[in-house]
Amino acid sequence: MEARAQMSHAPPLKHRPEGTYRSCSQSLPLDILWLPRSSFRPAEGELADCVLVVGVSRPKLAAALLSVTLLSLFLTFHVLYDSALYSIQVLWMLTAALLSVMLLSLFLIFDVLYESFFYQAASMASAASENRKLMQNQESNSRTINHPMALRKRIRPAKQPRPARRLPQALIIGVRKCGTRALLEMLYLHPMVQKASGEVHFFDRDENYALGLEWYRSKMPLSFKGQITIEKSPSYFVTPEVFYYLRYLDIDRTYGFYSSSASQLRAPSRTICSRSRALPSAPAQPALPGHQCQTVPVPKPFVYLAISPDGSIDVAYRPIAISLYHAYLHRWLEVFPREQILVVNGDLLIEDPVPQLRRIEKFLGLEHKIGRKNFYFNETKGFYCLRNDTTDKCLRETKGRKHPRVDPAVVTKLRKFFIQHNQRFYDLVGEDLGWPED
Ligand SMILES: Nc1ncnc2c1ncn2[C@@H]1O[C@H](COP(=O)(O)OS(=O)(=O)O)[C@@H](OP(=O)(O)O)[C@H]1O
Repeated sequence: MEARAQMSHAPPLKHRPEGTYRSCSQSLPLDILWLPRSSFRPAEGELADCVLVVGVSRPKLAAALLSVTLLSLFLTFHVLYDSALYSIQVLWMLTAALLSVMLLSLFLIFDVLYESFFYQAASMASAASENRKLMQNQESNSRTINHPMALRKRIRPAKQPRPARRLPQALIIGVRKCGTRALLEMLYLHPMVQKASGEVHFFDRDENYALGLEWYRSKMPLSFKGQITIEKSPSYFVTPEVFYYLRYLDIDRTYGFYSSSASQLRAPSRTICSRSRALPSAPAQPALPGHQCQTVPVPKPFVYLAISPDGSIDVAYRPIAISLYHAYLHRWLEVFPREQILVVNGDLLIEDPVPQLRRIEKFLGLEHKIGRKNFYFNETKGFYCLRNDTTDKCLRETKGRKHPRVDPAVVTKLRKFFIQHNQRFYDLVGEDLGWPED
């Protein structure tokens, strides 16, 4: 992660306060320009700190050189005529000198034109670039002052950066139903992040793993060098085979981890999903007038799934089992150093995404880009929705659903049960996540 390029924290040029070269310029008849000293070194220059630059713009330089060429041509013919007429030896030498001046001027004219041409070609190429995000980044890193007088290095036509499919450098490994999709979509607001669109399940499904790394890579989005590719498959967190596979892989091991106490109390909605598949022969609901008859399974109430007849919590019930985070995290910690795993509290991400995203940007070595401007609270949905320069977007209706009411006594019982398990988890991560205890 340290090897990842560090980006400048200076504001992009277009957002800088007044005080660029314009505020330094003097209205003089000559081509004289005062540039801020900061334009000659990395961003942190005092804006009042100016440097005098005297120069000639490219068109004027070309015109001056052309005049010298024409004058030399005229003089050459004149001298040649005189030397032929009077056979004076010294005039031949003068002719040679004039010819040299003319050739030099011609050479300089071509050089100036060549440079202008390629400068324009490079600008056009970058304007037409498909990679909007990368361009934003390049713009923010740019220190170029766009003025014909500004000193520029000779710019050859920029080699267009080539996108490629890259293996992920960060994974969101879980926990299911804790906002993993929300987190991935939020991170994707960052111009240096690319996301795999679906859950790839490479490390947790044998049939996918057997297809090999190239298959895994083919499932990744196109990205530019320096961008981070992220994939989320929440079942990685709980699948033991993941460790077997990850241990022998030679990929950049920088992994994100996402967790929340909420999965424990969101279990009812999950139950409804799984029961609808588990009980295909459940009794059908009466058809609504004007609607096609559908088989709608009646879910078993959550309380009967989570609590055994003897009153104990049923740890074999999957939503309960996967909420024993310490049981899985300790396996991850056997493979990855603690500092390669970031624990994000899903409840906090729901309440206020920006501070959590700041932490994640820092963890991934990214410049802070995602801010309040990228979110608005949707009262109807009851969640934050996402916004960038072009679109507004809420997560689909399958995310952020209305949950059935659970008897408060059951909630209290579950919370009590989880106190010791959460504590073991806090001990492992070295942080108290403050999940409710009653
Ligand atoms: N901004 C925003 N909008 C909508 N939903 C949000 C958001 N942030 C977090 N969440 C919570 O994400 C829960 C779904 O979690 P996952 O995406 O991890 O589900 S899944 O495991 O991939 O099926 C989803 O759970 P449900 O409420 O049960 O649908 C939400 O509680």
